[in-house]
Amino acid sequence: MKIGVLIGSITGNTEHLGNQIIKKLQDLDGTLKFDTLMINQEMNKMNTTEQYEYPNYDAYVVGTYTDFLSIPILVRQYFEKMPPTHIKNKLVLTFSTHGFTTGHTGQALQQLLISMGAKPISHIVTKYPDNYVHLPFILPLYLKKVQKNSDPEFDSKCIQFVNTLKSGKFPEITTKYNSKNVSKDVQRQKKQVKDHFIVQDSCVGCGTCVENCPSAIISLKDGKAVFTEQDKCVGCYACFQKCPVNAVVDEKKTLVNKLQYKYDNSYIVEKPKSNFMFKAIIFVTFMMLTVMLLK
Ligand SMILES: Cc1cc2nc3c(=O)[nH]c(=O)nc-3n(C[C@H](O)[C@H](O)[C@H](O)COP(=O)(O)O)c2cc1C
Repeated sequence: MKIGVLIGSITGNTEHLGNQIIKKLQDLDGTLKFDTLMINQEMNKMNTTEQYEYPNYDAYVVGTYTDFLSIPILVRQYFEKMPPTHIKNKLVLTFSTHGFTTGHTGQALQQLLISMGAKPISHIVTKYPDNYVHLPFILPLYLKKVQKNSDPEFDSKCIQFVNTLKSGKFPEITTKYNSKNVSKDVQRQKKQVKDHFIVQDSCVGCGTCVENCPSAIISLKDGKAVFTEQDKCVGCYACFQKCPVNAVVDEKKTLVNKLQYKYDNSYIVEKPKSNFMFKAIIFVTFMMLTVMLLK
């Protein structure tokens, strides 16, 4: 059987979890074949060719990172544009990663898939390093938590997926798509990304941000990156995270973190541009920790 794996991942955490799931499913049933598609890159391609070229998959594994307590706009857009026939009546195993707290990411992802007639069963959720908020003082404590926080039902959820797929008997799903929740999520997320990004003079015109922007709203002009339609920005931070010379900056958020998890429990951390707000928050965090330790 052929399984389509669709992953929304910017810094690699969700891709890492997706690979763990594929490995487990392959161990459980060696006959399963997997194709992995990265949603962000597919979106970028689609903006020029506008198509979903899919083989007829028997089932899907779908994963996303958490964006302001829900599924990111780019993942939502991807499924909203997808022809429903691709996924209708197909069994889906969903998963997500988050840094601090997941909010209702799993629920929102499953509701979206159900609205397309898909049959999501279980949802695997795991804490990873937060690529949005930079908390240097508590990073060592946080790391311990990340290690402990893998889904305790990881194995059983994978087994359930394989057994259900083999049996061909998919569960009846009744959860309704809550459009009120969706519009609240989108409003909150849009507010956070409006006109945030600028390209500094240090840009070397390598085109990495152009290649990685899921909305295809960055182009090269006179050897430098320029944002063409910032109102179409989905706030994924791929431009910021992937820029090799840190030329793309978020003007409004200074807590944004350039942090990569290397999967061997070590990190590459780049400190964001420091300013007064940032220092004030670090100071307050530090004071709170000191008070807690002294208690
Ligand atoms: C714009 C943005 C918003 C985020 N919002 C949340 C959030 O609400 N809750 C949370 O726990 N993590 C949040 N995160 C952190 C990511 O979900 C988390 O680090 C995730 O593992 C990143 O996955 P990736 O490496 O696959 O991109 C946010 C990250 C970004 C870029």
